[in-house]
Amino acid sequence: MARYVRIPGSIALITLANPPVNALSAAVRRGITETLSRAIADPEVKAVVLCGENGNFCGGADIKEFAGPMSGPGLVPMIDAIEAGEKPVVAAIEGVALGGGLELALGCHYRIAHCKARVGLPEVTLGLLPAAGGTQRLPRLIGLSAALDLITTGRHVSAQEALQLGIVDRLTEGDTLGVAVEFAQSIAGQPLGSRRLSTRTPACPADLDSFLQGALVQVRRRARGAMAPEACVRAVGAAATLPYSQGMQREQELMASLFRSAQARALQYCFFSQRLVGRWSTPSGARWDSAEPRPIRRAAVIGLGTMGRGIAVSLLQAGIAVVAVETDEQQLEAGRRAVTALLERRAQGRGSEGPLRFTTDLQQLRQVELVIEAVFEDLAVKKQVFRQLSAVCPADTLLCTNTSGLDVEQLAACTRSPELVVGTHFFGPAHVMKLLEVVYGPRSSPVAVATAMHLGKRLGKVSVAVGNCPGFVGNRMLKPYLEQAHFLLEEGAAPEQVDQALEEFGFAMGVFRVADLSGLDVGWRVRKEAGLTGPGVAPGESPRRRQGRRYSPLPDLLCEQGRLGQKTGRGWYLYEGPGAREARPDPWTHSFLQQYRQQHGLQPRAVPQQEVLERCLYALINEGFRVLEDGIATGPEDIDIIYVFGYGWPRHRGGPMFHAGAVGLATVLDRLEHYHHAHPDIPNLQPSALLRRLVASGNPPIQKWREVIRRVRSQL
Ligand SMILES: CCCCCCCCCCCCC[C@H](O)CC(=O)SCCNC(=O)CCNC(=O)[C@H](O)C(C)(C)COP(=O)(O)OP(=O)(O)OC[C@H]1O[C@@H](n2cnc3c(N)ncnc32)[C@H](O)[C@@H]1OP(=O)(O)O
Repeated sequence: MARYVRIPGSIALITLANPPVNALSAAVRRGITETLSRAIADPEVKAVVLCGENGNFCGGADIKEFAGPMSGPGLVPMIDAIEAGEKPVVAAIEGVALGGGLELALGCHYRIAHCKARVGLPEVTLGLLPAAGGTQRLPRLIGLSAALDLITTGRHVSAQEALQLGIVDRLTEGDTLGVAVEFAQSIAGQPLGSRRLSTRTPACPADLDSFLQGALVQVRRRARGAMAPEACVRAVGAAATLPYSQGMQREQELMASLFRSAQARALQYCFFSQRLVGRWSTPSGARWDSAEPRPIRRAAVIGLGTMGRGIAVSLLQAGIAVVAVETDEQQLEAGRRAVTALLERRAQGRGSEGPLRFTTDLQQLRQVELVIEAVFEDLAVKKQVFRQLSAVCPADTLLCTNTSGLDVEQLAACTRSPELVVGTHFFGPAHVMKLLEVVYGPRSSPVAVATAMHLGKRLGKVSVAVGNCPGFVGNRMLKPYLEQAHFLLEEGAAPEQVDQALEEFGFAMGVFRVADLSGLDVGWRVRKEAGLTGPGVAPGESPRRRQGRRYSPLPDLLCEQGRLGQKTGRGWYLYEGPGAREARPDPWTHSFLQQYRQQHGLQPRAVPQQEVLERCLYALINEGFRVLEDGIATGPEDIDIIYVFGYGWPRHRGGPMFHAGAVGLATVLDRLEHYHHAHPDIPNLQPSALLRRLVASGNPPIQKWREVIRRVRSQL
């Protein structure tokens, strides 16, 4: 797990050998400890070079070990021994030096990095802090402020930035190992004094207390309720105020408070789930490892509204040539201006973009390998576009629809090659948001799914393959959540109370603030099309019942009043002044709700915060179980990744399905039964068969759910 070689010029070379990322497993730690002792004991060795196999220095501690009892040599004494040794140790960094990997390099006396390497301390993203001296050595190397930024964000920095900050001593463009060996020979025998970072004093801002206070406020705002960022601030603060050994003690105490926490478990689950969803499969047997994606060099985007513009920018930034299409010159010009502005804004520091052409002529699509349709969310309009595309494009062109929930199969049916049609549900702004739902229809071919999944990866997205049903996974589950929020208002809650409960849970914004931001007319249009409101409603139907179940007309009534959200200055909240973004509770809304309740004979009651959370979240989770039953998502991890990356579910809570497991499936079942008993006209509160089965199977860990899901599906 660590190889030892003596090379000419009195240098010992220690190579970490645990591909793919040389994670510091117990075996690797043992290997380093043993080989280092050997180098120190060998009088012929004057200096040591430490490197990693496979083009990667080290991806940090082995996260898989965190779930069980830790064994083997500790990282801290191992790194301390490197730093304290009398022979210089040079880290030769290729690929990544992350987390414990960077901490290991910080224990070395010199660091030489390849110009394409990346370094960072991403432990905070795993619900931890850098606990192998990272919070104490990094501030001593680059100062408190820069260290705090790196440690609380977990961001990876480029080799160039690492050089500027002083994290690495030198960059190479070619043979990193060769340069490091030569360098080690040149410094052998020189005093190591201040090269030992633990002996240095960190550079601190003048007003340390208010600096640290400000940092706490900032991290709390960034990730509401997350423990690790706060612990990171406290640990770095200790580097400023305590001698090294006491700072290390504080680092260990703070790590102990995080290490077995529910938040750390949730975040580490997200890390592995993000990788798991890349190993997709479909019920028809298509799989990530057998389906070959097609290369995409040229693509077209149809429709340059907000989504189309973002998609075009995303494609261009991945180096794909884009033909951008609009129906008339005026729309085209507006699209051209918007796309150009977005590109200019994002240009700094980015790589080269693919070529871009604007046209109103569909004939220009003959040369592209893939088309993404992003026109208005209307099935009839989209069908018409797909007929045109099928007539114009070569038969082997992959046709994608950017829809948030329309039937992909109906669009495929309008084309000559339905097997080459998939849904690509981008999230707005499409050039920023990380999630892509790739929707396969019953006829989508493995190559079509593989190409769309691979494209998502090229665009820097987390792509999740999902089946075709109204709303797919994300929006299908959102519907019962929104419904509960409206029902709670009918029963006595205020929008700000519901939002507060959700924001305290960890959402950046509650349901009503989000609705105001996106515009209430979006859902209104969907409900009109579904015949839930407007002229499609059967005469004489009660306003609070639709299609045999409870319905709340509250958001429709707001829209009818012209209250469409932020853009009209009024929605669930009031926005004072032009372009105002601050949501203020609105007395109008309160009296509107009061009148509504009176009109419908509803006796308002004080709704406890716990009920707000349980009804909104468990209704959503219950639908998640149905999504799994129906085979629309392959496993709970797919759902959780969709919610964390696309819907603002607090990452430190792992996603809705993970949350259900953490609360206890029996509790979720019990509460759903309770609420369904109280509201029998809300079918979404009726516990799903899968939830019942999982509880009956003894509440297995989430990693085992797939076995139960398979059995339930086979019986349904
Ligand atoms: C109550 C008791 C208290 C006791 C206290 C306990 C004290 C314990 C002391 C611990 C001290 C720890 C100190 C240290 O600070 C902690 C850490 O180092 S945590 C780890 C930090 N590192 C990271 O977060 C990096 C994670 N990895 C990545 O970001 C990426 O994988 C990458 C390295 C950038 C590479 O990206 P890609 O090339 O895209 O490849 P993949 O992401 O697909 O990864 C490939 C493969 O490798 C697996 N993997 C990656 N990193 C790790 C890792 N660190 N550990 C284990 N496995 C890793 C990844 O899952 C993939 O596997 P696959 O899915 O293919 O099976």
